[in-house]
Amino acid sequence: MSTAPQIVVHRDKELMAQAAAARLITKIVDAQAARGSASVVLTGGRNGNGLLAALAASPARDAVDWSRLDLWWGDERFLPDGDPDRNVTQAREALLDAVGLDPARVHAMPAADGTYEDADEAAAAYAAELAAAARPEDHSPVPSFDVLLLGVGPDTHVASLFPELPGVRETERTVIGVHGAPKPPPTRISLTLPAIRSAREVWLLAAGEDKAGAVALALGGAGEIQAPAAGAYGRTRTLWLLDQSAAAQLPRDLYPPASP
Ligand SMILES: O=C1O[C@H](COP(=O)(O)O)[C@@H](O)[C@H](O)[C@H]1O
Repeated sequence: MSTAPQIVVHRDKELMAQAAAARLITKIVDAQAARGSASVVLTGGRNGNGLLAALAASPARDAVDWSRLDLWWGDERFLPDGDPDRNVTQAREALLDAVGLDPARVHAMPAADGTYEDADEAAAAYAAELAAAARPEDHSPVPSFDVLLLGVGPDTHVASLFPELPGVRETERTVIGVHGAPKPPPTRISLTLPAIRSAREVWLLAAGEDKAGAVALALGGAGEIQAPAAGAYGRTRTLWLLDQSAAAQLPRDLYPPASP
């Protein structure tokens, strides 16, 4: 069942990143207190990396026990390990290299290094890794992630699920190879909408004028095939974190005033 989106609008993208980082720290600390560990799915893109950089700069990051955090990815560009365009490379630079993570808990998506024949085989391997981490109480072939982060693309794509492409129609598999993505690079790996919906909380991030049309479409009642972001929701919460530019085309009564 979908959870109704909650919308929070911040003054600008810097404040949005800082506020999202503060929220994420609190969420991880609370999950670790309640369950011993926490799990977060990272996103690539400008807003996802902005959040990680804000987290790295926050003194409150020391409240997190980084060794008891599982990190997964919502999508990845199928490129060689260390390629600067890989989401994991960018996440390492923004935050991960600066905190004491347990390497066994950093579940990067496979690279194009010859281990797997192609993105489809690599996606199947990641699906198996997720399934091995899921517990019976998750009632799903993927773990119940505490928070799953998604950047919203200017065309409403989330992870590497693009409007009208086959990936957004996937209902069985949890991870897929993506071919012919309209945004380079064309070959990618992505969680599917059913896998995304296994998360307890899904947080969608969008900042900047170029996201305003996508935000208005996805929150304005479009279907998920036309606007994949509309199909991304969590089991207990779906949170849209925006800046004023990205919220510019939303009806004004949909959200409370931005902080000054
Ligand atoms: O290619 C991708 O794009 C989206 C959105 O990125 P943005 O720079 O427009 O915010 C991102 O969320 C995804 O992880 C990434 O692979």
